[in-house]
Amino acid sequence: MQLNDPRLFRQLAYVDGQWMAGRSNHDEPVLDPANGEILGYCALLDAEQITGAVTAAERAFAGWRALSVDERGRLLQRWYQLLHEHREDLAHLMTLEQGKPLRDARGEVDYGASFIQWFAEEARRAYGMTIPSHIPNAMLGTLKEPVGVSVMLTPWNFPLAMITRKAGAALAAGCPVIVKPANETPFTALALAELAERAGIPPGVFNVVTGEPATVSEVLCTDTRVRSVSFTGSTRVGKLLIRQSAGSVKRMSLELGGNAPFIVCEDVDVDEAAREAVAAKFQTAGQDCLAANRIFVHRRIYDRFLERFAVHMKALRVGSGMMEVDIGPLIHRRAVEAAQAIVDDALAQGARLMAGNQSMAPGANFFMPTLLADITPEMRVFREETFSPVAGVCAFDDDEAVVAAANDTEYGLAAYIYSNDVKRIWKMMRGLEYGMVSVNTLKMTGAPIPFGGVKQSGLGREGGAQGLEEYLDTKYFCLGNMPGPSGS
Ligand SMILES: NC(=O)c1ccc[n+]([C@@H]2O[C@H](COP(=O)([O-])OP(=O)(O)OC[C@H]3O[C@@H](n4cnc5c(N)ncnc54)[C@H](O)[C@@H]3O)[C@@H](O)[C@H]2O)c1
Ligand SMILES: N[C@@H](CC=O)C(=O)O
Repeated sequence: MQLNDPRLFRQLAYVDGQWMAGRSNHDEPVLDPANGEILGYCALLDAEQITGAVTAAERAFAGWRALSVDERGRLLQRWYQLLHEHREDLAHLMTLEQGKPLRDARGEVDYGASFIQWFAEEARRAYGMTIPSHIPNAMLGTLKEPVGVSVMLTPWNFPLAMITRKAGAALAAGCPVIVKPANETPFTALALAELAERAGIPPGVFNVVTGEPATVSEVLCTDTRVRSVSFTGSTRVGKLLIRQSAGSVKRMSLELGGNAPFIVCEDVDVDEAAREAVAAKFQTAGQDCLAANRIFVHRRIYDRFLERFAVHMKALRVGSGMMEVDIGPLIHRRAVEAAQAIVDDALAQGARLMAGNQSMAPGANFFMPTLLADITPEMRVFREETFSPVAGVCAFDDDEAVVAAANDTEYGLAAYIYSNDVKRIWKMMRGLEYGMVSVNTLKMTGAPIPFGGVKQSGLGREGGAQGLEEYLDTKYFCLGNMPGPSGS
């Protein structure tokens, strides 16, 4: 692996400021999804080693929370700067292990770094308040205190930003952190640990454990010293983590699956809307919780939209993320098989294949962008998050029906509306049961916004002022028998 700074490529876990090997001889190979080559190995820590990470974090907690917000902020700002200084290497590592085009990986480094900077500043505003007292001669108020040891289980589709969006907030709030990256993409996380160490973040405050996912989550979710668990990934695993954490009643923050509707009204520029829909569908090769999953188009513009969508889709270049492409490989062969099964199911139930030719795929882990028209609620492409470059489109006739169809899912993460009629937009936006609604734009995320879903898309919010609150407890105080009048 060719990096400007080879020390960023780490194959050991990082616990209590030390690089740690697994005790078994079964480290897991990490593959380049573009060609199946082994990039390196992910250490599989055992249960005792993972418990050791909790002990280290618990020990580090007192010192970390005792720092002033300025002191913590300075260390986080230094970490942020180091991410920028090593942008090329981080992007390179990410493309190798995740597959996304290098251009997108660079974008993710910038996006991920922005959370660290934003929370370093936002922690200054972790205000408590005074409460007008109902008790004579008492002073009432609240303080914000860090919740304690915080665990982060992160996915393979955004190997950097899903860590920094959680860890930036937790660290700024005064919590020590244990990250468990996806085994498909551990190297970006371990490079972040190397940079955290260089930034001067003390031992035990930022730990990265790697291991067999079920073992790691069992140990971390049942340890009573862990006070908060944050996960981004599938709803299936999210539910498992809720069950594992129930015995010790932890804070939970869950960013789970989505099934985003993309609604296109008849008053828009059809070509422009089709271009945006293609971008919304195929971002991160469709392996994105924000990816447009069901595209609803007003019947009056339906045929023209399909034609323009197909044109823009066919212009997408598919290949290794190291080349000038728009779509890289899927994360592994299973994902390709899952995408094909969804297409087969839709075709068997009457969907029309408008474009997509899998025989053109440049490798075993690639799935060619595919456009299915006339999808219906009975089809898997409608009901499930495809997490692949498979676009499903259907026509709608009236606004109430399309909002009802969009809400006909257990998910509620993000929705898109394209229209120029403000009253119509407002009505639809209020009717959509989603945590985030984006109107006439694809780009909606960023450090200042509360990212998250409703229904089975998750609990809590990441980013923004709400993202910091996930790592803060409110302590109420009542100072009784004070010498003066009640506080107000
Ligand atoms: N919201 C997101 O950003 C996001 C990210 C990745 C995957 N997903 C979801 O996952 C589905 C496909 O991905 P997949 O097949 O890898 O899903 P998956 O549920 O098998 O795995 C998702 C992640 O969870 C972790 N995981 C698996 N079992 C675990 C356990 N017992 N304890 C703790 N962590 C565990 C894995 O390390 C993996 O990175 C998609 O349909 C999508 O819904 C969502
Ligand atoms: N694309 C999302 C991550 C989910 O997959 C984001 O922007 O945060």
